Amino acid sequence: MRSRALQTASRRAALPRPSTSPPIRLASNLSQRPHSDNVSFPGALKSAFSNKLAFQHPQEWTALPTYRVVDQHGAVVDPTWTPDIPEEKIVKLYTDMLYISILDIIMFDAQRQGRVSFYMVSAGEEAASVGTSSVLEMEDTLFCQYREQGVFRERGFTTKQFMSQLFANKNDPGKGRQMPVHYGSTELNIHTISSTLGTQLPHAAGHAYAQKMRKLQNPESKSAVTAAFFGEGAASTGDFHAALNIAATRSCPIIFICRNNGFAISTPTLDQYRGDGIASRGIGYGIDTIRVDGNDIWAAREAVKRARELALEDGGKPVLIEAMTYRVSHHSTSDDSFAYRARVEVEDWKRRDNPLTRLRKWMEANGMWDDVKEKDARDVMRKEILKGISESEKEKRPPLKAMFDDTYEELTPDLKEQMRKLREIIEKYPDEYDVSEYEGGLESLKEKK
Ligand SMILES: Cc1ncc(C[n+]2csc(CCOP(=O)(O)OP(=O)(O)O)c2C)c(N)n1
Ligand SMILES: [K+]
Repeated sequence: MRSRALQTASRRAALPRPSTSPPIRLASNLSQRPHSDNVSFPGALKSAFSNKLAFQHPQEWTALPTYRVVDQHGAVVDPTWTPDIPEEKIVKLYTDMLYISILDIIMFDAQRQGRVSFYMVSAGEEAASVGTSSVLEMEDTLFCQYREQGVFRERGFTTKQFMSQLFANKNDPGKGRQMPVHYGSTELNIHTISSTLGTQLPHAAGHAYAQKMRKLQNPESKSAVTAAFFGEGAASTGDFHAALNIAATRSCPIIFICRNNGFAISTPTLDQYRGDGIASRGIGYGIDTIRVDGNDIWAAREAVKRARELALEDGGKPVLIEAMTYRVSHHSTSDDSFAYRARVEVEDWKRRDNPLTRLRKWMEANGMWDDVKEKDARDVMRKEILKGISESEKEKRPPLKAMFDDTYEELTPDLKEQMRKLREIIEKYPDEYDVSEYEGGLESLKEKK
């Protein structure tokens, strides 16, 4: 073994030797040097010195452009673009968008009828979810917020799966422990939705970091990215900033997809942030960024396709997409948005620009769709959804015991005690609790010896 002194000496020898002392320059000589010399402060290596006292005023900067392929009338505005998929796949995208818009209308009414406790529609934002999802691979892991039913549908979530979660029956993989619309799917590689805004973003960044490390360990494995969806309101959480920064500094293969729909419940964007939207945040963190027209499914697809390539370049890097759209719906079934915005504004958006109408107009112009096809598709989906509701409502609820499961491998003494108390209460007030609704009735709460 070499001595420590020897090691230090050889390391020193490997360092570049300082050149001979530079000639002393006169002050006059220095002032003639161009002031564009880069600074050498470690925190800003690309900055040039300037002798001008000039603050940057972001409001004077030109806003980032919004990329689109097809305008609100369904006319192609990018002459270099041609569709990259055959007709049947285009029809599938359109019918996925149509499906969630019908699902939303029916489920909103079902909540009003007292059949489900809560619902959130995604009206006006169908292209931002279906379009982005359609160019991601099944190996890519997705983290959603709660308005991306289009992502679930596009990846193959079935009517039965939607309904089992919404009605919290025994087929719900979450075993009825979440609010309605908080879907998740192991087969579809989509993490379960969390109500707490922004928490999916650091999870997603961490997941992308793990993907990167796994790829380093096993270079032959298939490359995959993480995609994280969120609203511009969620972008005000600390978690958003933590996620962008860690993804940027660790160079993680992740696509951040923001649906900027103008409102976070009752908070309009003007009160949500200053500066140029969420896209400018991406740039601030040194992340490749684009703003797209979220009502244009083709723009959403092109942007995510390219983003996926970028995210996998050089071993991984983050990308941010801000999809501009408008929340046509109320925030949820617990909200009346006409308390904070004019009805006429919403009606105007519906008439002026809608992602479904946009794609439909384009398809009609290309001979792929007509009124008859529209009516038939609507009828079939409506029937399928109504059938799904009535079947799911009849199913039993998950076992009562499920509420204690899956946190600890074995129930802790305090959980056992809670379970015993629950059983006691139900036995004491049998008229108040109909346990026959639950798989296994009261039996599931009895401790196995
Ligand atoms: C940490 C946290 N703060 C506040 C809320 C309450 N909340 C639920 S949804 C929402 C608005 C979120 O808006 P945005 O992220 O833009 O998504 P959108 O609803 O417009 O799709 C708020 C404030 C929450 N769920 N979690
Ligand atoms: K929003």
